[in-house]
Amino acid sequence: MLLNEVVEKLPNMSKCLERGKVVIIRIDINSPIVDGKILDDYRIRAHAQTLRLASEAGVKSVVLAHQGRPGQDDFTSLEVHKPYLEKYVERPIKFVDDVAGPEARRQIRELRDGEILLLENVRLLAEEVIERVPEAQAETYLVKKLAPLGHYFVFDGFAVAHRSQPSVVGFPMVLPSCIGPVFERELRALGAVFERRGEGVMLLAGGAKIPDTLKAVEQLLKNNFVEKVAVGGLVGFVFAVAKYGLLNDEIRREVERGGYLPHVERARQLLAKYGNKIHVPVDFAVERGGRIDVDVYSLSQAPLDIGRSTILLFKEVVEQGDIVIFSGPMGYIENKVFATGTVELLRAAAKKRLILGGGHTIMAAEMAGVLDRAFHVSTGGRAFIQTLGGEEMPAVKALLMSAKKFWP
Ligand SMILES: Nc1ncnc2c1ncn2[C@@H]1O[C@H](COP(=O)(O)OP(=O)(O)OP(=O)(O)O)[C@@H](O)[C@H]1O
Ligand SMILES: O=C(O)[C@H](O)COP(=O)(O)O
Repeated sequence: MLLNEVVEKLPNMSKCLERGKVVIIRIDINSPIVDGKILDDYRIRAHAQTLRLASEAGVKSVVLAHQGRPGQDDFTSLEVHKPYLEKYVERPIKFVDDVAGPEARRQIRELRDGEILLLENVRLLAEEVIERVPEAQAETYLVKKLAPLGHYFVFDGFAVAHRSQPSVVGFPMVLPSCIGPVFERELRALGAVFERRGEGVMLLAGGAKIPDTLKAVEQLLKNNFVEKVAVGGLVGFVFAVAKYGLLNDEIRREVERGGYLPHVERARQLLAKYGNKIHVPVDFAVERGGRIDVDVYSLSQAPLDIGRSTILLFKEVVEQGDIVIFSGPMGYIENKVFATGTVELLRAAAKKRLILGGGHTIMAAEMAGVLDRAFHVSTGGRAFIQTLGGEEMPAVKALLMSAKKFWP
């Protein structure tokens, strides 16, 4: 089913906003956090509107979200996110240091119309990070404890839509469910791209999510959803190794260290099939006491950005399109010196209809001063690239099942 058709089949949030009812809302405010501080609040800003709409409609909102993964440095309490939500929703948010235990349930029961209660990081529950089919997730502690207190479920967390986790797919099995505005916007924007059947659609694919990106490139080209692809970042490195056979000792070591060998093979297959549509870097920037550009055949260390000639070539690709999808940076943007390729191409792409996604890509667009000019800024990272790759999101599947069951 095409994405646009999917959106039409899913109940819109207004259907779940009934004054006085308890609505469980899953959002994704997972943000880059260092030393307990949120570095970028883009996702929080995006979801603020959802919560404001719910509050204005007089529903009792119970908000489920996660931050980080257990064991990682950014696995923190959502108390850190509360002031940001309050700032953007422009109303007080209650927070409870509990997910589905007696205290959380007591506070849900005491909610008044229009109030918003943020529950603690849902990934504190070990079961939340286990992916299983929706029917099994409906039997989890989280869903068993919270669903009986709720009347509706709203799924708005596009960025986590690719996870078959209890807070994503469990509730739609037992509660009438709707899609939230963030999720709906994402599906419509990507659906509109697919509708173009490739005409004038260019993909700039970089970053570090190599297997996901290879899959997306393959799907998009196979289905004629894009006209041309230009690859940078670590993805571009893998394609360059595949195209030019760059396997001197240093590059071989880099490829082995990164575990890129199977990806190089896959890239080679893609080039054999769609070589005329895939643009591969012809030079790279490397660190040698500063930034210097080297021709691909002289490459003998890990590249950190695409080089000047490649930037010019990729700008020509951008010029030929009227929609540009930008997924993943062209280089190591954490160091400004190696952000040039990404920044220059983002600026060129912003003159077109620019669709971008991924935390680092958004950060780069902010750096380039073009975030406000983008046609669509996706809140998804992996979810964005997987949707481009044509994968069916578990959240979509569960919501379709729910719609059939509760609103046939
Ligand atoms: N040539 C390169 N060498 C080293 N790192 C690179 C290179 N090109 C890109 N990267 C790194 O890739 C990462 C971003 O890739 P990723 O695919 O995660 O992007 P994203 O989807 O925009 O971000 P996120 O995963 O945060 O949503 C950054 O840390 C960037 O420094
Ligand atoms: O940041 C993301 O991509 C989403 O919040 C999903 O996070 P996850 O990859 O840890 O499931």
